[in-house]
Amino acid sequence: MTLALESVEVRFAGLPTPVLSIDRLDIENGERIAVTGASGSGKSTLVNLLSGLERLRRGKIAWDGTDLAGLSEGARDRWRAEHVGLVMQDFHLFPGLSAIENVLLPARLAGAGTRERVERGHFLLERFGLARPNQSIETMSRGEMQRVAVARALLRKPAILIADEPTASLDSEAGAAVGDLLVAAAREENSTLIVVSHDPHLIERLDRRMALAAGRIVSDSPSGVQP
Ligand SMILES: Nc1ncnc2c1ncn2[C@@H]1O[C@H](COP(=O)(O)OP(=O)(O)OP(=O)(O)O)[C@@H](O)[C@H]1O
Repeated sequence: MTLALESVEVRFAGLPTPVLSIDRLDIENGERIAVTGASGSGKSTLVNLLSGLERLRRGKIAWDGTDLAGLSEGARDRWRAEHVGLVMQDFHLFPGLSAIENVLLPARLAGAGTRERVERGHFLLERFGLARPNQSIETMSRGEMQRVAVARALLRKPAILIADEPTASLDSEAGAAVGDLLVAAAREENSTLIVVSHDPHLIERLDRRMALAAGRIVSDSPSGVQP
């Protein structure tokens, strides 16, 4: 999906300057972009707006022409379930459920737990080197947990994949495996991939790098990707 963002500003009461202030940001379909910046520079604020998790109060964030600012919270939730795969630093998995149950849960809650989805869930786990789909999530290593989270994000073949520090709580080997999976999956499915990261291994694997400082875009390397 293609993003056209215009005149976005986020302010919080008591803060003299906006925590995010972006005049324009365009991301082409299939681009793979890293968002970097110091702590507090606005990275999570930006990706929470791009995924529709947070409501946009000022500006426009249009994904293939759908402006998230014009959607109610319920409509944003439905839009996100259909179009966005999310991977967070701390996994957001459900203890007490198995790997495959975790992968399928959001789709089931959205009423989309078809047989095809179940097959795809098993396929993704196997492809990510997780041979025991019925293993309880809490017995898995952190690297395995994040691979389950990536499988869950990919289940519905999202056009947009958003990952917020996906490797930050993993050791370098597990982090490299997760980063490789994310990039390979985005390439294969032609998903637009947006990754917030400090991880040099992961950042260097992405085609475009954008840096934020104090809520503003301070550098944005041209993309080499041919969508
Ligand atoms: N609800 C809120 N109320 C007040 N200030 C907020 C709120 N949410 C975020 N902020 C502030 O907005 C700024 C940007 O936060 P954000 O989480 O986007 O930064 P970040 O770049 O993702 O940081 P980190 O790398 O530490 O996660 C920070 O200064 C933060 O304190």
